[in-house]
Amino acid sequence: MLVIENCRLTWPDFSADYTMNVKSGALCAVIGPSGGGKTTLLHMIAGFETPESGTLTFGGLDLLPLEPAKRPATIVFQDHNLFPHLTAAQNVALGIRPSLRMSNDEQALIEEMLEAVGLKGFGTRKPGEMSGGQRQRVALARALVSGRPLILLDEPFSSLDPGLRRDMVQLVGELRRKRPVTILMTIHTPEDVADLADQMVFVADGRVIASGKPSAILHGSLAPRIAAAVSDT
Ligand SMILES: Nc1ncnc2c1ncn2[C@@H]1O[C@H](COP(=O)(O)OP(=O)(O)OP(=O)(O)O)[C@@H](O)[C@H]1O
Repeated sequence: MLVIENCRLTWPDFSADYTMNVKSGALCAVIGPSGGGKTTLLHMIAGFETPESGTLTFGGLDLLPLEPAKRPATIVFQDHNLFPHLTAAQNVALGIRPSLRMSNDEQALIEEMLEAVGLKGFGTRKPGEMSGGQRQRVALARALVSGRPLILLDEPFSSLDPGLRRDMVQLVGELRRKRPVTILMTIHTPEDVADLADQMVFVADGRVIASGKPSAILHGSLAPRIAAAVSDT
């Protein structure tokens, strides 16, 4: 279980105070208005922002004293952060072996992961030779290969066209059935994840306003606010 209790962050123009839980193995969609604090929440879990108070644990492990590299979490950014001079396979390999000196087993794992995201045979391509959707798949494969049990996806598919975006969301759903991972994913199109996510949280003004089953969140009393937030983004 990921447990976040009263984690406070304060800047001159924005303050946040997050409290929420996510069950281990769940896919949790994070929605809310632009500037409401979704990315900040993921950055705090990953360790790029440090709350001034509160508690943050995953599987009982206190994450707050740990630097990002030591946390059981990996984050995929919207711009997916691939190295342009490395091949797809090498970019994935960075998820396990930053030196890129890999054992045969590790190389086989990378091939397996590229295949799992639908990129069999693309391992030798560089990011510049791939489409936006393919680059997103490489970033996803790198996150999965890391073996870290908590995966944070920060609007990973928002630059993709609607069809491809839904395909990628489905892919996330399939991949998590193969690996026991907990996923938090910020998304501007909640309808894409309504059938797939186990949990949805609505974040606005730096607070988790509501958390529950996607159908309850999307069709409950917050529906007008969510519709306004989504049309605003
Ligand atoms: N390091 C920081 N210093 C000062 N303010 C910050 C910092 N990080 C985030 N903020 C502020 O926190 C607020 C929330 O930003 P955040 O990126 O979390 O929103 P968001 O919900 O992800 O928005 P969007 O959907 O547009 O990406 C913004 O007003 C932003 O300026």
